[in-house]
Amino acid sequence: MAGTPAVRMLPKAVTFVTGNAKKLEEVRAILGTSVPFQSLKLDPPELQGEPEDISKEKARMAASKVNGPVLVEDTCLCFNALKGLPVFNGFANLFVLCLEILHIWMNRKWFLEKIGHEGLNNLLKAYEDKSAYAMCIFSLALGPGEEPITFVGKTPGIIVPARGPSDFGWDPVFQPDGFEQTYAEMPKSVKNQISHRGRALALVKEHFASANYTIQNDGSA
Ligand SMILES: O=c1nc[nH]c2c1ncn2[C@H]1C[C@H](O)[C@@H](COP(=O)(O)OP(=O)(O)OP(=O)(O)O)O1
Ligand SMILES: [Mg+2]
Repeated sequence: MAGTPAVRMLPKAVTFVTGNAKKLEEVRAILGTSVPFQSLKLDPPELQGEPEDISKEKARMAASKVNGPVLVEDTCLCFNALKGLPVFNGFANLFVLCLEILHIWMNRKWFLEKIGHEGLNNLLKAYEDKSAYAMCIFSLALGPGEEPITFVGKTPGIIVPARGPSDFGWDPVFQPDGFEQTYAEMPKSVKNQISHRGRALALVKEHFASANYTIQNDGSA
């Protein structure tokens, strides 16, 4: 069995790239000093596709922009009722296709801006199943042209009428299982412990703890 993994030299510290200040705040609070990183505010284009592919593509683009190691993430809120749709007639496939497209659009940020918290609740009006899950996919690319590594965190919950401050996305309408409060109502420290982002970052931390990365210079250049 191999002992310690070979040292992997990184030209500079990892850059966490996002256009979302709230994400950065949480990532800072969760990672603390466990993973040294710097941040860069870049608004990546709202890509379409499967969440994992979006996350990886964001990482590839960010790595070539930064010309160094990057960490990015893509977050989505997924409604179980809309996925578990019964196929019942000739239009079903078209209907399912429309729902797929809806899903893809739902997770782009302008969708939430347009539809609002009430709209998210209305989407589920016809369904008894209000269950959902929040998912975060971090991608780490060690440099341009390197295949990104992904880390997935999921938190199950239900969609409820908005409660709590509305300063971060859909936090007011998502109530995680086992809690009486929505993400927006609970203290940040509680959200970060159980959130999709917290769970994904726990895996990122594990990766950094076991990978033998050494930073060549401090990345201040
Ligand atoms: O913990 C969260 N709690 C509530 N809402 C959240 C959370 N995390 C992301 N969100 C929102 C922001 C955006 O409306 C959509 C994801 O889009 P997403 O592309 O991942 O985020 P973004 O465009 O704001 O930032 P980025 O520059 O990293 O792509 O969900
Ligand atoms: Mg985005």
